[in-house]
Amino acid sequence: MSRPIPCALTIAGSDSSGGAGIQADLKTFQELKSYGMSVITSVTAQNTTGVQGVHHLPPVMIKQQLEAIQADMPLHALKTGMIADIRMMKVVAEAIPYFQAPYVMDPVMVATSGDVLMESEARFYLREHLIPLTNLVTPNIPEAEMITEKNIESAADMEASAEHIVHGFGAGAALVKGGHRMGEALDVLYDGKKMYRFTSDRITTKNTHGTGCTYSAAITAYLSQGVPLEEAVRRAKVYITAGIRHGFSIGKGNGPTNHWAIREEGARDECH
Ligand SMILES: Nc1ncnc2c1ncn2[C@@H]1O[C@H](COP(=O)(O)OP(=O)(O)O)[C@@H](O)[C@H]1O
Ligand SMILES: Cc1ncc(COP(=O)(O)OP(=O)(O)O)c(N)n1
Repeated sequence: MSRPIPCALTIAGSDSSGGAGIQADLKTFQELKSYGMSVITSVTAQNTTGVQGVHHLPPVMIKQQLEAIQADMPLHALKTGMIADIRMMKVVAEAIPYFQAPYVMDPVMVATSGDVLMESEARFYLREHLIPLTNLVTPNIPEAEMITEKNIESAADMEASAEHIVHGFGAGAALVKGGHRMGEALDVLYDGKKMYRFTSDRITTKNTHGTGCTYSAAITAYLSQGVPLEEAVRRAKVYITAGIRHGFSIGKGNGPTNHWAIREEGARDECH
């Protein structure tokens, strides 16, 4: 019997410049050989210098997209990115349990450019109602600080934050990403039992637009293929590191990551 085609879904915002959001997620799914589907929450007018405009889709349209997938499409893993307000979050929270697939949440709050992508009161809804539905949450350091309301200064603080997100807020696992620190690019994963560290050299580049989206999409793609969580993160870290190392100097600001990097450069051994 032939194996089913791995199917992955992203519920996120559209980035017109193609570096983050839905576009980054679908490029990642495609490159990693999972069939990609999308539910668009908001449309952003965005480029490498920042976000110039945002239009939120009506929650009923988000619901319709989710129902269209539920009615017809197989699904083996899903992720969420930008969900800007509570009304949208409610629709997503109702839909997630019906999918019965691993759920990865990238709790997108603020873009690297400083543009706000989630209303501040929605953070509490996300924490109370969406995080308990997750198999994995992937905050960067400012997002982890907002979720736990505790400062992160050190690697030990990152680990404490990951534990807090799991035991305090009910996430299945937490991956706290160290892209916003100095020194080596350290991420910590806590799965409720064990702590893991993933590191790579810090790459000197300004082309980091969409790194968080791409990383969580790569984890989702591997999960859709049945790869266990720790191994999915390990492989995704290799993917994002190569993507940053060979990032594109496109546009006047922070260019996007390169989804062909592993295929073209064979950049397999850059992480430990
Ligand atoms: N300059 C860099 N060099 C190497 N890895 C990086 C760099 N910046 C970010 N990363 C890695 O990219 C991934 C995304 O992290 P981060 O940038 O913190 O997320 P976000 O885009 O959500 O802010 C993490 O694995 C992080 O360690
Ligand atoms: C539509 C949209 N969604 C998410 C982001 C944020 O992307 P992320 O990969 O977390 O980080 P930066 O691109 O801001 O580095 C976005 N910009 N747009």
